[in-house]
Amino acid sequence: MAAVLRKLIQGRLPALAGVLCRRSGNEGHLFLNSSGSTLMQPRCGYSSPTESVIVEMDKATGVALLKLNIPPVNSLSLPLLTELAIVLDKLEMDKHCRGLILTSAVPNIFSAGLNLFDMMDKPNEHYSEFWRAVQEIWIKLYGSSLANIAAINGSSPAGGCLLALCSDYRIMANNPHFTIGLNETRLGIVAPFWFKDTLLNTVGKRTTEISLNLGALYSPTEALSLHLVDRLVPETQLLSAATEEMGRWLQVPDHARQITKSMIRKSTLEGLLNQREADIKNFVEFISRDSIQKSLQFYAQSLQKQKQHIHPPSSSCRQQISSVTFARSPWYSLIQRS
Ligand SMILES: CCCCC/C=C\C/C=C\C/C=C/C(=O)SCCNC(=O)CCNC(=O)[C@H](O)C(C)(C)COP(=O)(O)OP(=O)(O)OC[C@H]1O[C@@H](n2cnc3c(N)ncnc32)[C@H](O)[C@@H]1OP(=O)(O)O
Repeated sequence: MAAVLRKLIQGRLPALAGVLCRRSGNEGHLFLNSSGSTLMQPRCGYSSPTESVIVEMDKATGVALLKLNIPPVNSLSLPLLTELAIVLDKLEMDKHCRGLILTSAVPNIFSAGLNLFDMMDKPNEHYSEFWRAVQEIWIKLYGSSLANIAAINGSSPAGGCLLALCSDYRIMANNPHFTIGLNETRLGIVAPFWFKDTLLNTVGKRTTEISLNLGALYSPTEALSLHLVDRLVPETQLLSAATEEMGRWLQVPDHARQITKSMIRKSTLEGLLNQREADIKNFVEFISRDSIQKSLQFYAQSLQKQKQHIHPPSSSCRQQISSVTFARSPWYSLIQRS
């Protein structure tokens, strides 16, 4: 079974694997730049603001801390997804790496989900390439043989929530301004079946039904009560809590944990692996519809308008507006009763 998981992971993006550069003079740190070309050029002792995926490897424990670093909101664009795929391949192939903690280097935001602009006003070839990259990340993360903990240090809508759902364990910073959930229907789009399956496997059918249909975004406390996340801690303790939790996962022999994980996730992974091309075709057909494009444009504009109503828009104020607009959900009480 572990071999099945490994096979799922390896052999994808083979041309890109192995091009990571290790920062000399700062052992155990991998830095990637959002422009593909710089990937090939090892650089020494740098830390430029454009690095979009930062990996800090603790060689003593074999735990990699991976930080998404694309301000302002860590939206999952095609370049970011491509880089992330390379990093994940590299970590999977590193025999010293046993665990992965996924977090964000951007204050208050884990990830805003898929980059809206990769799904708007583009040729079908772009949609197709973009969707393949989204699939790739899900396959790598959900099928990872590493112990994987999400340290959710900010809002995490839609694709951001999906990233967190791929982990084995989710710890969220207990800040009432943060929200998490699959809110796709609020944008006028539909969470694909494998987003749905990932949520379903985590929170069960009834919560999935209500959450997806209504596009609900939850506060950390709500998310905990629905088992969308496993634990809440004060923001300042998030990384130490994730590291401590990782210790618990790494006490289990890798092969036993990997085979168990594979048993539980294999059929869900195969659901997509067996029909990737059809899923891409569906996505392209759906996203390129005029009505869907209009919905996305309207939504993207509404994000802008929220800001225009507030002068000046301090970041804490903007955070509150987003939370109030998307998170305070009357349907939460429905779930509580169910
Ligand atoms: C039947 C067959 C079905 C087949 C399947 C078909 C379709 C499914 C397709 C896709 C699934 C989609 C998954 C997704 O992930 S869609 C993305 C959903 N994301 C969101 O809804 C989040 C939107 N953003 C926010 O709510 C807020 O930005 C925030 C994350 C809470 C942060 O709030 P804050 O106040 O701190 O920041 P701003 O809102 O001011 O944003 C700053 C800046 O970033 C831009 N931005 C925000 N989110 C995105 C994004 N997802 N993509 C691109 N850009 C984003 C925002 O517009 C601002 O830009 P500006 O230029 O004004 O600075």
